[in-house]
Amino acid sequence: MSAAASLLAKAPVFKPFRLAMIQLGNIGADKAANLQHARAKILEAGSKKPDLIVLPECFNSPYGHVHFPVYAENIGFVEGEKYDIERSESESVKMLAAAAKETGAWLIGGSIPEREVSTNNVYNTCTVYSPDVAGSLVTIHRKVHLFDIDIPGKIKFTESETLTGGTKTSMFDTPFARIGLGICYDVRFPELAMIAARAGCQMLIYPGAFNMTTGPLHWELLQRSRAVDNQVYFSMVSPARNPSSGYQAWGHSMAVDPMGKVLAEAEDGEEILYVEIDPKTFEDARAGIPVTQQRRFDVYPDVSARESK
Ligand SMILES: NC(=O)CC(=O)C(=O)O
Repeated sequence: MSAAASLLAKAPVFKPFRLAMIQLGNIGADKAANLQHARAKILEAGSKKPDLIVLPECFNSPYGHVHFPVYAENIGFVEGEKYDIERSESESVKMLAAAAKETGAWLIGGSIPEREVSTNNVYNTCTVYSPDVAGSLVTIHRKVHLFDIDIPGKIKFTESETLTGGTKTSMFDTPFARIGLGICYDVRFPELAMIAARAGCQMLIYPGAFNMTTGPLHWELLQRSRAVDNQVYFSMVSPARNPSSGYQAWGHSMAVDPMGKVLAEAEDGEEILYVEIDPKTFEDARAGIPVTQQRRFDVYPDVSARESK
């Protein structure tokens, strides 16, 4: 059996679960205040007993290339090695791990600027925590596609001035689903979602922070597209809009089902959304429109066939 086939065979049975999406507000220059506020909102979300809680992109720092190196923390996560929260140098990781344990929920910790000590590279990194074993850090995703755009008169943004792109697709298993990860601009690259879906992910979750130019046009369109073309649940969680910030996030955190139906959508302020994720919709979509069995890899290549790094 190939590595890809054995990964697929080990995908957890998809069970119903409750998702909480925190569209976090008041993200400012004071990192300690950002962490304190995020912790309070995680505990608030936890009171409704979700199975999985999600924070937005760049939740502990203002969003901008000048800020990333200043706020970057050493996470020190190595895939496959046991992670010791006690010895972690990252105050954000410590807070998130403790909050996951306190709520009893899995936690996708949005993203934070991360500095890899061995290379001095800075990444935009998502960290994921299990609620047991002292809220352990189970995986990370480093934003693969850096947000470098220039729409004259509207928005110019160059993450690559200070960030390095990640080099891996990322997913993790819970007792209720296999979840694929991306961050914001990653959603514009269908290959990443395709690889995760074909590896057995039933839901893809991308913390994100679209802006006032691309948000109205593309935020919903891209999520519904990734959901429909892969027949998976899809969600992106944004910071709330903050008029005093240099970067205006679009907000509108959202969850979409495998038929492309929007299950929940925030406005632009701070809000927590709860959604029940139902495997039946996933199974019905795949049975009724069986594209997962109709692919023509004799006509075009399967991007997921490459062994994952
Ligand atoms: N902020 C991002 O990474 C992406 C974004 O705003 C867009 O693609 O538009």
